[in-house]
Amino acid sequence: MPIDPDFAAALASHSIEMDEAMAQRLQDYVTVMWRFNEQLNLTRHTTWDLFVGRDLRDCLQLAPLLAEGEEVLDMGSGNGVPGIPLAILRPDIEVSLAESVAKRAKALSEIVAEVGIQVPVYAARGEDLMEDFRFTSVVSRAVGSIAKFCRWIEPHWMMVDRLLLIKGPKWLDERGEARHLGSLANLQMRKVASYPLGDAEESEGVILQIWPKGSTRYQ
Ligand SMILES: C[S@@+](CC[C@H](N)C(=O)[O-])C[C@H]1O[C@@H](n2cnc3c(N)ncnc32)[C@H](O)[C@@H]1O
Repeated sequence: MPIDPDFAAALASHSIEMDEAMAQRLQDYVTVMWRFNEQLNLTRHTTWDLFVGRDLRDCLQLAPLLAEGEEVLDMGSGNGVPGIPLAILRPDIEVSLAESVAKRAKALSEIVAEVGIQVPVYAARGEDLMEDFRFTSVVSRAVGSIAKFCRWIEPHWMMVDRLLLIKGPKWLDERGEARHLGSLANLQMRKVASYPLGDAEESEGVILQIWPKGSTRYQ
């Protein structure tokens, strides 16, 4: 299918330039995902402008933070964001998806099969996968607070190099809560991306990197 003119217009209005083959794959993903969305509650972003301006925007911020060859887990993938666009934008990394709700995981498996990308999908809680699999980066959006992630990953830091969490402006409150609870006591946290969300409040989106204190891998 040729590139949908509304998708092309949304890319242009957000000043995003992209290889046509990549845009085609993204379009295939969104088209199939929207089809599943009619039966399952996967996304409220059902226009090209919302997909580009919210979902793709976050994935484009995340993509350059990953090094070649990384093994990445998208924890709480839901509709596939950020994992599926990330796998399309960065074919040089290995992305897996974890989704704890079985019917959503099944839909994700069918979506990646139809799009034709090699992305394993696990119908499991992300933290349970860390019993058996090692990941260089665990990425996530809209799944849990900073404190919650710290609690989930706490027993598994031997299997995870870092967390990259995509957050909206509430991240400051979440950081306050995590500090209050002592969740960050043995961890380091740094804002590795910040970008305007383009809303009336002129709020900022961020990507937070969290990794164990004492690890020299990141600074
Ligand atoms: C609000 S959706 C977010 C979907 C997508 N990441 C996004 O940004 O649009 C959260 C999803 O995470 C799943 N989830 C929550 N906790 C999880 C966990 N510990 N491991 C795997 N999936 C989880 C839920 O079932 C749900 O589908």
